[in-house]
Amino acid sequence: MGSEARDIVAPKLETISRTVSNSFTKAGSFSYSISPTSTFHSPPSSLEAFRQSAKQLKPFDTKDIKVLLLENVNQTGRDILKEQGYQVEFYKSSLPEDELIEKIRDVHVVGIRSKTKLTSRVLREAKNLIVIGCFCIGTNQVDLKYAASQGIAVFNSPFSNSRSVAELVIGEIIALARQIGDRSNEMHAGTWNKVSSGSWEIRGKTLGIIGYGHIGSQLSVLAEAFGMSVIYYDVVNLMALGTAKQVSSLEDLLSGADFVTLHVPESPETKNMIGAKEIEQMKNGSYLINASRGSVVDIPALIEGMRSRKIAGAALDVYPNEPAGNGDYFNSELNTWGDDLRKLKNIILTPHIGGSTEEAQSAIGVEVASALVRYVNEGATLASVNMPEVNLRSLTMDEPNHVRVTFIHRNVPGVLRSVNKILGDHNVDKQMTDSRGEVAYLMADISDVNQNEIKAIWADLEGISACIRTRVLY
Ligand SMILES: NC(=O)C1=CN([C@@H]2O[C@H](COP(=O)(O)OP(=O)(O)OC[C@H]3O[C@@H](n4cnc5c(N)ncnc54)[C@H](O)[C@@H]3O)[C@@H](O)[C@H]2O)C=CC1
Ligand SMILES: O=C(O)C(=O)COP(=O)(O)O
Repeated sequence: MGSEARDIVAPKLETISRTVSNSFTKAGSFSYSISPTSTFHSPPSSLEAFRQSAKQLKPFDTKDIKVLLLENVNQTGRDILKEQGYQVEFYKSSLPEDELIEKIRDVHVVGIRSKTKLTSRVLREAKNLIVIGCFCIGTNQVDLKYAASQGIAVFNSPFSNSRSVAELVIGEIIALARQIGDRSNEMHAGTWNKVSSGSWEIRGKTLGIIGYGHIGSQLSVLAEAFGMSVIYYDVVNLMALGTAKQVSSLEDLLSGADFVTLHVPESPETKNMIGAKEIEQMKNGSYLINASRGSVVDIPALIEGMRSRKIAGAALDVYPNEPAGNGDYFNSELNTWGDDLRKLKNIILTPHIGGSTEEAQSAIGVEVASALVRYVNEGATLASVNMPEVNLRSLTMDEPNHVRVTFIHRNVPGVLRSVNKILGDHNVDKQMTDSRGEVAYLMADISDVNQNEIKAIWADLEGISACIRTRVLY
Protein backbone atom coordinates (compact mmCIF):
# COMPACT_ATOMS: atom_id res chain seq x y z
CA MET A 1 0.00 0.00 0.00
CA GLY A 2 1.29 3.45 -0.86
CA SER A 3 1.91 6.24 1.60
CA GLU A 4 -1.10 8.12 0.27
CA ALA A 5 -3.50 5.47 1.48
CA ARG A 6 -1.83 5.31 4.88
CA ASP A 7 -2.04 9.04 5.33
CA ILE A 8 -5.60 9.29 4.17
CA VAL A 9 -6.74 7.03 6.92
CA ALA A 10 -4.49 8.70 9.47
CA PRO A 11 -7.38 10.44 11.27
CA LYS A 12 -8.69 6.99 12.16
CA LEU A 13 -5.77 6.48 14.48
CA GLU A 14 -7.05 9.15 16.76
CA THR A 15 -10.71 8.55 16.26
CA ILE A 16 -10.99 4.85 15.83
CA SER A 17 -14.53 4.82 17.23
CA ARG A 18 -15.69 7.81 15.28
CA THR A 19 -17.67 8.00 12.10
CA VAL A 20 -17.92 10.34 9.22
CA SER A 21 -21.10 12.28 9.63
CA ASN A 22 -23.17 12.41 6.56
CA SER A 23 -26.16 13.99 4.96
CA PHE A 24 -28.55 12.94 2.28
CA THR A 25 -28.17 14.17 -1.21
CA LYS A 26 -31.08 12.21 -2.53
CA ALA A 27 -33.90 10.34 -0.85
CA GLY A 28 -32.69 7.17 0.75
CA SER A 29 -29.00 7.53 0.07
CA PHE A 30 -26.05 8.93 1.89
CA SER A 31 -23.03 10.83 0.75
CA TYR A 32 -19.98 12.58 2.08
CA SER A 33 -21.36 16.05 2.27
CA ILE A 34 -21.83 16.85 5.89
CA SER A 35 -19.58 19.73 6.04
CA PRO A 36 -19.05 21.95 3.02
CA THR A 37 -15.35 21.78 3.73
CA SER A 38 -15.25 18.03 4.22
CA THR A 39 -12.07 16.47 2.91
CA PHE A 40 -14.01 13.96 0.87
CA HIS A 41 -16.35 16.53 -0.52
CA SER A 42 -13.62 18.73 -1.75
CA PRO A 43 -10.37 16.79 -1.83
CA PRO A 44 -7.27 18.77 -0.97
CA SER A 45 -4.85 19.19 -3.82
CA SER A 46 -1.81 17.57 -2.16
CA LEU A 47 -1.07 15.03 0.49
CA GLU A 48 0.34 17.69 2.75
CA ALA A 49 -2.76 19.78 2.21
CA PHE A 50 -4.83 16.72 3.12
CA ARG A 51 -2.82 16.22 6.29
CA GLN A 52 -3.46 19.81 7.25
CA SER A 53 -7.11 19.76 6.36
CA ALA A 54 -7.59 16.44 8.12
CA LYS A 55 -6.16 18.01 11.24
CA GLN A 56 -8.22 21.14 10.94
CA LEU A 57 -11.43 19.83 9.49
CA LYS A 58 -11.56 16.49 11.26
CA PRO A 59 -13.52 14.76 8.50
CA PHE A 60 -14.50 11.98 10.89
CA ASP A 61 -15.60 14.33 13.60
CA THR A 62 -18.56 13.06 15.60
CA LYS A 63 -19.45 16.68 16.35
CA ASP A 64 -21.39 16.67 13.09
CA ILE A 65 -23.86 14.12 14.44
CA LYS A 66 -27.08 15.78 15.57
CA VAL A 67 -29.21 14.11 18.22
CA LEU A 68 -32.74 15.01 19.29
CA LEU A 69 -33.76 13.63 22.69
CA LEU A 70 -37.38 13.90 23.82
CA GLU A 71 -39.39 12.85 26.89
CA ASN A 72 -36.75 13.47 29.51
CA VAL A 73 -34.30 10.74 28.52
CA ASN A 74 -32.11 9.99 31.53
CA GLN A 75 -28.88 11.86 32.23
CA THR A 76 -26.87 8.64 31.80
CA GLY A 77 -27.93 8.42 28.17
CA ARG A 78 -27.42 12.11 27.55
CA ASP A 79 -23.90 11.91 28.97
CA ILE A 80 -22.90 8.97 26.76
CA LEU A 81 -24.07 10.75 23.63
CA LYS A 82 -22.43 14.03 24.61
CA GLU A 83 -19.17 12.26 25.45
CA GLN A 84 -19.02 11.18 21.81
CA GLY A 85 -19.05 14.83 20.83
CA TYR A 86 -22.51 14.60 19.25
CA GLN A 87 -24.68 17.74 19.28
CA VAL A 88 -27.50 16.85 21.67
CA GLU A 89 -30.77 18.78 21.80
CA PHE A 90 -32.83 17.73 24.80
CA TYR A 91 -36.53 18.21 25.70
CA LYS A 92 -38.31 17.13 28.85
CA SER A 93 -41.62 16.35 27.17
CA SER A 94 -42.74 15.08 23.80
CA LEU A 95 -43.44 17.54 20.97
CA PRO A 96 -46.62 18.18 19.00
CA GLU A 97 -46.38 16.47 15.62
CA ASP A 98 -45.78 19.61 13.55
CA GLU A 99 -42.97 20.75 15.84
CA LEU A 100 -41.54 17.24 15.85
CA ILE A 101 -41.45 17.21 12.05
CA GLU A 102 -39.58 20.52 12.05
CA LYS A 103 -36.99 19.25 14.51
CA ILE A 104 -36.56 15.78 13.10
CA ARG A 105 -35.76 17.05 9.59
CA ASP A 106 -32.28 17.98 10.65
CA VAL A 107 -31.11 15.20 12.95
CA HIS A 108 -29.25 11.92 12.49
CA VAL A 109 -30.40 10.35 15.75
CA VAL A 110 -33.66 10.65 17.70
CA GLY A 111 -34.28 9.34 21.21
CA ILE A 112 -37.83 8.95 22.53
CA ARG A 113 -39.83 7.11 25.18
CA SER A 114 -43.35 5.68 24.97
CA LYS A 115 -45.21 8.86 24.11
CA THR A 116 -43.71 10.16 20.84
CA LYS A 117 -45.32 8.68 17.75
CA LEU A 118 -42.84 8.21 14.92
CA THR A 119 -45.30 7.49 12.15
CA SER A 120 -44.46 7.15 8.46
CA ARG A 121 -45.73 10.73 8.06
CA VAL A 122 -43.12 11.98 10.53
CA LEU A 123 -40.33 9.70 9.33
CA ARG A 124 -40.86 10.67 5.72
CA GLU A 125 -39.62 14.14 6.68
CA ALA A 126 -36.61 12.84 8.58
CA LYS A 127 -34.24 12.87 5.64
CA ASN A 128 -31.03 12.70 7.69
CA LEU A 129 -32.22 10.21 10.29
CA ILE A 130 -30.20 7.01 10.54
CA VAL A 131 -31.30 5.62 13.90
CA ILE A 132 -34.06 5.80 16.53
CA GLY A 133 -33.54 4.95 20.20
CA CYS A 134 -36.64 4.00 22.19
CA PHE A 135 -35.50 4.58 25.77
CA CYS A 136 -38.18 2.13 26.97
CA ILE A 137 -39.46 -1.40 26.27
CA GLY A 138 -42.42 -0.73 23.98
CA THR A 139 -41.78 0.09 20.31
CA ASN A 140 -45.43 0.29 19.23
CA GLN A 141 -45.06 4.08 18.92
CA VAL A 142 -42.68 3.69 15.96
CA ASP A 143 -43.60 2.51 12.46
CA LEU A 144 -40.85 -0.10 12.53
CA LYS A 145 -41.44 -1.45 9.05
CA TYR A 146 -41.45 1.95 7.42
CA ALA A 147 -38.31 2.90 9.35
CA ALA A 148 -36.52 -0.23 8.09
CA SER A 149 -37.61 0.50 4.53
CA GLN A 150 -35.86 3.87 4.85
CA GLY A 151 -32.73 2.32 6.35
CA ILE A 152 -33.47 3.70 9.83
CA ALA A 153 -32.47 1.26 12.56
CA VAL A 154 -34.51 1.15 15.79
CA PHE A 155 -33.21 0.09 19.20
CA ASN A 156 -34.97 -0.26 22.56
CA SER A 157 -34.27 -1.50 26.06
CA PRO A 158 -36.00 -4.87 26.25
CA PHE A 159 -35.85 -5.52 29.98
CA SER A 160 -34.19 -2.74 32.00
CA ASN A 161 -37.49 -1.60 33.52
CA SER A 162 -39.26 -4.99 33.82
CA ARG A 163 -38.47 -5.33 37.51
CA SER A 164 -39.79 -1.82 38.23
CA VAL A 165 -43.11 -2.62 36.55
CA ALA A 166 -43.38 -5.96 38.37
CA GLU A 167 -42.76 -4.27 41.74
CA LEU A 168 -45.36 -1.58 41.00
CA VAL A 169 -47.92 -4.26 40.22
CA ILE A 170 -47.15 -6.15 43.45
CA GLY A 171 -47.67 -2.91 45.34
CA GLU A 172 -50.95 -2.33 43.55
CA ILE A 173 -52.24 -5.84 44.23
CA ILE A 174 -51.81 -5.26 47.97
CA ALA A 175 -53.10 -1.69 47.79
CA LEU A 176 -56.27 -2.79 45.99
CA ALA A 177 -56.86 -5.78 48.26
CA ARG A 178 -56.66 -3.46 51.29
CA GLN A 179 -58.30 -0.41 49.66
CA ILE A 180 -55.27 1.61 50.68
CA GLY A 181 -55.95 4.38 48.14
CA ASP A 182 -59.45 5.05 49.49
CA ARG A 183 -58.40 4.91 53.16
CA SER A 184 -55.54 7.29 52.46
CA ASN A 185 -57.79 9.71 50.55
CA GLU A 186 -60.25 9.67 53.44
CA MET A 187 -57.51 10.46 55.94
CA HIS A 188 -56.27 13.29 53.71
CA ALA A 189 -59.83 14.62 53.83
CA GLY A 190 -59.82 14.30 57.64
CA THR A 191 -62.01 11.18 57.93
CA TRP A 192 -61.15 8.16 60.12
CA ASN A 193 -62.73 5.06 58.54
CA LYS A 194 -61.39 1.87 60.14
CA VAL A 195 -63.03 -1.05 58.26
CA SER A 196 -62.18 -4.65 57.43
CA SER A 197 -65.13 -5.38 55.18
CA GLY A 198 -63.93 -5.88 51.60
CA SER A 199 -60.25 -5.98 52.63
CA TRP A 200 -58.27 -9.15 52.00
CA GLU A 201 -54.86 -10.73 52.34
CA ILE A 202 -53.30 -11.63 49.02
CA ARG A 203 -51.89 -14.89 50.41
CA GLY A 204 -53.77 -17.83 48.89
CA LYS A 205 -55.38 -15.75 46.13
CA THR A 206 -54.84 -16.41 42.43
CA LEU A 207 -53.00 -13.99 40.20
CA GLY A 208 -53.81 -14.25 36.50
CA ILE A 209 -51.04 -12.86 34.27
CA ILE A 210 -51.86 -12.09 30.64
CA GLY A 211 -48.57 -12.00 28.72
CA TYR A 212 -45.83 -14.06 30.42
CA GLY A 213 -42.82 -12.22 28.98
CA HIS A 214 -40.11 -10.30 30.79
CA ILE A 215 -42.50 -8.47 33.09
CA GLY A 216 -45.15 -11.17 33.49
CA SER A 217 -42.64 -13.87 34.44
CA GLN A 218 -40.79 -11.57 36.88
CA LEU A 219 -44.12 -10.78 38.51
CA SER A 220 -44.93 -14.47 38.71
CA VAL A 221 -41.90 -15.10 40.93
CA LEU A 222 -42.66 -12.14 43.20
CA ALA A 223 -46.33 -13.12 43.56
CA GLU A 224 -45.50 -16.67 44.57
CA ALA A 225 -43.18 -15.33 47.25
CA PHE A 226 -46.26 -13.60 48.69
CA GLY A 227 -48.13 -16.92 48.79
CA MET A 228 -50.25 -16.33 45.70
CA SER A 229 -51.06 -19.01 43.12
CA VAL A 230 -50.19 -17.95 39.61
CA ILE A 231 -51.87 -18.79 36.32
CA TYR A 232 -50.92 -17.20 33.04
CA TYR A 233 -52.15 -16.89 29.49
CA ASP A 234 -49.84 -16.24 26.55
CA VAL A 235 -50.05 -16.78 22.81
CA VAL A 236 -46.91 -18.89 22.94
CA ASN A 237 -46.11 -21.86 25.17
CA LEU A 238 -43.70 -20.67 27.82
CA MET A 239 -41.90 -22.43 30.62
CA ALA A 240 -43.64 -21.82 33.93
CA LEU A 241 -41.54 -20.36 36.73
CA GLY A 242 -42.03 -21.82 40.21
CA THR A 243 -45.40 -23.54 40.39
CA ALA A 244 -47.21 -21.20 38.00
CA LYS A 245 -49.49 -22.83 35.44
CA GLN A 246 -50.19 -21.79 31.86
CA VAL A 247 -53.87 -21.90 30.89
CA SER A 248 -55.02 -22.49 27.36
CA SER A 249 -57.50 -19.66 26.88
CA LEU A 250 -58.08 -16.11 27.96
CA GLU A 251 -61.44 -17.15 29.33
CA ASP A 252 -59.83 -19.81 31.56
CA LEU A 253 -57.55 -17.14 32.95
CA LEU A 254 -60.29 -14.59 33.53
CA SER A 255 -62.61 -17.07 35.20
CA GLY A 256 -59.87 -18.48 37.43
CA ALA A 257 -58.11 -15.39 38.77
CA ASP A 258 -58.81 -13.10 41.72
CA PHE A 259 -56.42 -10.52 40.28
CA VAL A 260 -55.94 -10.10 36.54
CA THR A 261 -52.90 -8.19 35.30
CA LEU A 262 -51.98 -7.33 31.72
CA HIS A 263 -48.43 -7.46 30.33
CA VAL A 264 -48.89 -7.70 26.58
CA PRO A 265 -47.56 -5.33 23.90
CA GLU A 266 -49.81 -2.98 21.97
CA SER A 267 -50.85 -4.71 18.76
CA PRO A 268 -53.99 -5.16 16.65
CA GLU A 269 -54.59 -8.43 18.56
CA THR A 270 -54.38 -6.83 22.00
CA LYS A 271 -56.57 -3.81 21.20
CA ASN A 272 -59.51 -3.85 23.62
CA MET A 273 -58.44 -7.30 24.72
CA ILE A 274 -60.40 -6.66 27.91
CA GLY A 275 -63.87 -5.38 27.06
CA ALA A 276 -67.40 -5.94 28.36
CA LYS A 277 -67.42 -9.64 27.39
CA GLU A 278 -64.12 -10.37 29.11
CA ILE A 279 -65.10 -8.44 32.22
CA GLU A 280 -68.23 -10.55 32.39
CA GLN A 281 -66.00 -13.65 32.34
CA MET A 282 -64.03 -12.44 35.37
CA LYS A 283 -64.83 -13.64 38.90
CA ASN A 284 -67.27 -11.53 40.88
CA GLY A 285 -65.35 -9.14 43.10
CA SER A 286 -62.05 -9.58 41.26
CA TYR A 287 -59.48 -6.89 40.40
CA LEU A 288 -57.99 -5.65 37.13
CA ILE A 289 -54.55 -4.10 36.66
CA ASN A 290 -53.26 -2.60 33.43
CA ALA A 291 -49.67 -1.41 33.20
CA SER A 292 -49.18 -2.48 29.57
CA ARG A 293 -50.73 -0.10 27.04
CA GLY A 294 -53.88 2.05 27.21
CA SER A 295 -55.36 0.45 24.10
CA VAL A 296 -55.60 -2.98 25.76
CA VAL A 297 -58.53 -2.22 28.10
CA ASP A 298 -61.86 -0.78 27.00
CA ILE A 299 -62.13 1.85 29.73
CA PRO A 300 -65.89 2.53 29.49
CA ALA A 301 -66.45 -1.25 29.90
CA LEU A 302 -64.20 -1.22 32.97
CA ILE A 303 -66.11 1.74 34.44
CA GLU A 304 -69.33 -0.19 33.93
CA GLY A 305 -67.79 -3.30 35.52
CA MET A 306 -66.78 -1.32 38.58
CA ARG A 307 -70.09 0.48 38.93
CA SER A 308 -71.88 -2.87 38.89
CA ARG A 309 -69.41 -4.15 41.56
CA LYS A 310 -68.40 -7.01 39.29
CA ILE A 311 -64.88 -5.57 39.59
CA ALA A 312 -63.86 -4.72 43.16
CA GLY A 313 -60.91 -2.54 42.21
CA ALA A 314 -58.60 -1.56 39.41
CA ALA A 315 -55.21 0.01 38.82
CA LEU A 316 -54.42 1.81 35.58
CA ASP A 317 -50.96 3.09 34.70
CA VAL A 318 -51.56 3.59 30.98
CA TYR A 319 -54.29 5.31 28.95
CA PRO A 320 -55.37 5.53 25.32
CA ASN A 321 -54.34 9.20 25.16
CA GLU A 322 -51.61 10.33 27.50
CA PRO A 323 -50.60 13.97 28.05
CA ALA A 324 -47.38 15.21 26.43
CA GLY A 325 -45.64 16.19 29.64
CA ASN A 326 -45.81 16.72 33.38
CA GLY A 327 -48.34 19.24 34.60
CA ASP A 328 -50.59 18.70 31.59
CA TYR A 329 -54.24 18.08 32.27
CA PHE A 330 -55.19 14.39 32.21
CA ASN A 331 -58.78 14.79 30.99
CA SER A 332 -58.40 15.70 27.37
CA GLU A 333 -61.33 15.76 25.01
CA LEU A 334 -60.01 12.39 23.83
CA ASN A 335 -60.29 10.86 27.29
CA THR A 336 -63.97 11.68 27.71
CA TRP A 337 -64.36 9.08 30.45
CA GLY A 338 -61.71 10.73 32.63
CA ASP A 339 -64.14 12.25 35.13
CA ASP A 340 -66.12 9.00 35.49
CA LEU A 341 -62.91 7.11 36.13
CA ARG A 342 -61.76 9.51 38.84
CA LYS A 343 -65.07 9.25 40.70
CA LEU A 344 -64.83 5.46 41.15
CA LYS A 345 -63.88 3.89 44.47
CA ASN A 346 -60.82 1.67 44.87
CA ILE A 347 -59.17 2.62 41.63
CA ILE A 348 -55.50 3.54 41.50
CA LEU A 349 -54.60 5.90 38.67
CA THR A 350 -50.91 6.46 38.00
CA PRO A 351 -49.32 8.56 35.23
CA HIS A 352 -47.49 5.82 33.30
CA ILE A 353 -44.83 5.35 35.96
CA GLY A 354 -44.37 1.58 35.66
CA GLY A 355 -40.82 1.94 34.40
CA SER A 356 -40.12 5.22 36.14
CA THR A 357 -37.56 4.36 38.80
CA GLU A 358 -34.06 5.73 39.23
CA GLU A 359 -32.62 2.26 38.64
CA ALA A 360 -34.58 1.54 35.47
CA GLN A 361 -34.13 4.95 33.85
CA SER A 362 -30.43 5.02 34.59
CA ALA A 363 -29.94 1.52 33.14
CA ILE A 364 -32.07 2.29 30.08
CA GLY A 365 -30.11 5.47 29.42
CA VAL A 366 -26.86 3.52 29.32
CA GLU A 367 -28.23 0.61 27.32
CA VAL A 368 -29.96 2.55 24.56
CA ALA A 369 -27.39 5.33 24.24
CA SER A 370 -24.64 2.70 23.93
CA ALA A 371 -26.59 0.92 21.19
CA LEU A 372 -26.99 4.25 19.36
CA VAL A 373 -23.27 5.00 19.57
CA ARG A 374 -22.38 1.49 18.38
CA TYR A 375 -24.66 1.93 15.40
CA VAL A 376 -23.63 5.47 14.49
CA ASN A 377 -19.92 4.85 14.93
CA GLU A 378 -19.56 1.22 13.96
CA GLY A 379 -22.70 0.23 12.10
CA ALA A 380 -23.56 -2.63 14.51
CA THR A 381 -27.25 -3.56 14.60
CA LEU A 382 -27.10 -6.13 17.41
CA ALA A 383 -30.50 -6.25 19.17
CA SER A 384 -32.11 -3.84 16.74
CA VAL A 385 -35.88 -4.36 16.70
CA ASN A 386 -36.36 -3.74 12.98
CA MET A 387 -33.11 -4.44 11.14
CA PRO A 388 -31.15 -7.62 10.46
CA GLU A 389 -28.51 -8.16 13.11
CA VAL A 390 -25.09 -7.47 11.63
CA ASN A 391 -21.90 -6.89 13.54
CA LEU A 392 -18.20 -6.93 12.83
CA ARG A 393 -15.73 -6.64 15.64
CA SER A 394 -14.45 -3.11 16.20
CA LEU A 395 -11.34 -2.24 14.30
CA THR A 396 -8.23 -2.04 16.43
CA MET A 397 -5.15 0.11 16.38
CA ASP A 398 -3.46 -2.80 14.57
CA GLU A 399 -5.75 -2.23 11.62
CA PRO A 400 -5.40 1.47 10.92
CA ASN A 401 -5.73 1.33 7.17
CA HIS A 402 -9.28 0.13 6.96
CA VAL A 403 -12.56 1.59 5.95
CA ARG A 404 -15.92 0.13 7.01
CA VAL A 405 -18.68 0.17 4.45
CA THR A 406 -22.29 -0.37 5.51
CA PHE A 407 -24.91 -1.02 2.87
CA ILE A 408 -28.63 -1.28 3.65
CA HIS A 409 -30.58 -2.53 0.67
CA ARG A 410 -33.79 -4.07 -0.47
CA ASN A 411 -33.71 -7.84 -0.06
CA VAL A 412 -33.91 -8.80 -3.73
CA PRO A 413 -31.89 -11.29 -5.80
CA GLY A 414 -28.59 -10.29 -7.32
CA VAL A 415 -27.56 -7.55 -4.90
CA LEU A 416 -24.67 -9.45 -3.32
CA ARG A 417 -23.29 -10.22 -6.75
CA SER A 418 -23.29 -6.50 -7.57
CA VAL A 419 -21.79 -5.54 -4.20
CA ASN A 420 -19.02 -8.10 -4.43
CA LYS A 421 -18.21 -6.99 -7.94
CA ILE A 422 -17.55 -3.53 -6.51
CA LEU A 423 -15.73 -4.67 -3.37
CA GLY A 424 -13.97 -7.52 -5.15
CA ASP A 425 -11.30 -5.21 -6.53
CA HIS A 426 -10.19 -4.47 -2.96
CA ASN A 427 -8.94 -6.37 0.02
CA VAL A 428 -12.12 -7.24 1.95
CA ASP A 429 -10.90 -8.28 5.38
CA LYS A 430 -14.30 -9.06 6.88
CA GLN A 431 -17.82 -9.06 5.60
CA MET A 432 -21.21 -9.94 7.06
CA THR A 433 -24.67 -9.80 5.64
CA ASP A 434 -28.13 -10.71 6.87
CA SER A 435 -31.71 -9.98 5.94
CA ARG A 436 -34.96 -9.37 7.77
CA GLY A 437 -38.10 -9.34 5.68
CA GLU A 438 -37.75 -6.90 2.85
CA VAL A 439 -34.54 -5.31 4.10
CA ALA A 440 -30.97 -6.64 4.07
CA TYR A 441 -27.81 -5.24 5.60
CA LEU A 442 -24.22 -5.78 4.55
CA MET A 443 -21.14 -4.59 6.39
CA ALA A 444 -17.57 -4.96 5.11
CA ASP A 445 -14.15 -3.88 6.34
CA ILE A 446 -11.81 -3.10 3.48
CA SER A 447 -8.12 -2.46 3.88
CA ASP A 448 -5.61 -0.48 1.90
CA VAL A 449 -7.96 1.85 0.07
CA ASN A 450 -7.25 5.44 -0.75
CA GLN A 451 -9.55 8.40 -0.76
CA ASN A 452 -10.49 8.20 -4.43
CA GLU A 453 -11.16 4.49 -4.17
CA ILE A 454 -13.43 5.10 -1.19
CA LYS A 455 -15.36 7.67 -3.15
CA ALA A 456 -15.68 5.32 -6.09
CA ILE A 457 -16.85 2.42 -3.88
CA TRP A 458 -19.44 4.67 -2.32
CA ALA A 459 -20.72 5.97 -5.63
CA ASP A 460 -20.86 2.47 -7.13
CA LEU A 461 -22.77 1.08 -4.16
CA GLU A 462 -25.24 3.92 -4.37
CA GLY A 463 -25.67 3.12 -8.01
CA ILE A 464 -27.10 -0.31 -7.20
CA SER A 465 -30.84 0.01 -7.74
CA ALA A 466 -31.71 -1.87 -4.54
CA CYS A 467 -29.65 0.52 -2.40
CA ILE A 468 -31.47 2.09 0.55
CA ARG A 469 -28.51 3.63 2.33
CA THR A 470 -24.72 3.47 2.24
CA ARG A 471 -22.38 4.75 4.88
CA VAL A 472 -18.60 4.73 5.07
CA LEU A 473 -17.17 4.67 8.58
CA TYR A 474 -13.71 5.17 10.05
N1 LIG B 1 -46.26 0.88 32.37
C1 LIG B 1 -45.03 0.98 32.00
O1 LIG B 1 -44.32 1.91 32.35
C2 LIG B 1 -44.44 -0.06 31.13
C3 LIG B 1 -45.21 -0.76 30.24
N2 LIG B 1 -44.65 -1.73 29.45
C4 LIG B 1 -45.51 -2.46 28.53
O2 LIG B 1 -45.51 -3.82 28.91
C5 LIG B 1 -45.46 -4.62 27.75
C6 LIG B 1 -44.90 -5.98 28.07
O3 LIG B 1 -43.53 -5.86 28.39
P1 LIG B 1 -42.57 -7.14 28.45
O4 LIG B 1 -43.04 -8.11 29.44
O5 LIG B 1 -41.20 -6.64 28.56
O6 LIG B 1 -42.79 -7.72 26.97
P2 LIG B 1 -42.40 -9.14 26.45
O7 LIG B 1 -42.33 -9.03 24.98
O8 LIG B 1 -41.26 -9.71 27.19
O9 LIG B 1 -43.69 -10.02 26.83
C7 LIG B 1 -44.93 -9.85 26.24
C8 LIG B 1 -45.65 -11.19 26.25
O10 LIG B 1 -46.96 -11.00 25.74
C9 LIG B 1 -47.27 -12.10 24.92
N3 LIG B 1 -48.35 -11.73 24.02
C10 LIG B 1 -48.28 -10.97 22.91
N4 LIG B 1 -49.50 -10.85 22.35
C11 LIG B 1 -50.35 -11.55 23.13
C12 LIG B 1 -51.74 -11.80 23.07
N5 LIG B 1 -52.49 -11.32 22.09
N6 LIG B 1 -52.28 -12.58 24.04
C13 LIG B 1 -51.51 -13.09 25.03
N7 LIG B 1 -50.19 -12.89 25.13
C14 LIG B 1 -49.62 -12.11 24.19
C15 LIG B 1 -45.97 -12.43 24.23
O11 LIG B 1 -45.96 -13.75 23.72
C16 LIG B 1 -44.98 -12.22 25.34
O12 LIG B 1 -44.72 -13.41 26.06
C17 LIG B 1 -44.60 -3.80 26.78
O13 LIG B 1 -44.85 -4.14 25.44
C18 LIG B 1 -45.03 -2.38 27.09
O14 LIG B 1 -46.10 -2.05 26.25
C19 LIG B 1 -43.32 -2.02 29.54
C20 LIG B 1 -42.52 -1.36 30.41
C21 LIG B 1 -42.99 -0.29 31.24
O1 LIG C 1 -40.95 0.82 28.63
C1 LIG C 1 -42.11 1.00 28.23
O2 LIG C 1 -42.59 0.42 27.25
C2 LIG C 1 -42.95 1.92 28.96
O3 LIG C 1 -44.14 1.90 28.79
C3 LIG C 1 -42.32 2.91 29.81
O4 LIG C 1 -42.48 4.06 29.09
P1 LIG C 1 -41.79 5.44 29.51
O5 LIG C 1 -40.33 5.29 29.26
O6 LIG C 1 -42.10 5.65 30.94
O7 LIG C 1 -42.44 6.43 28.60
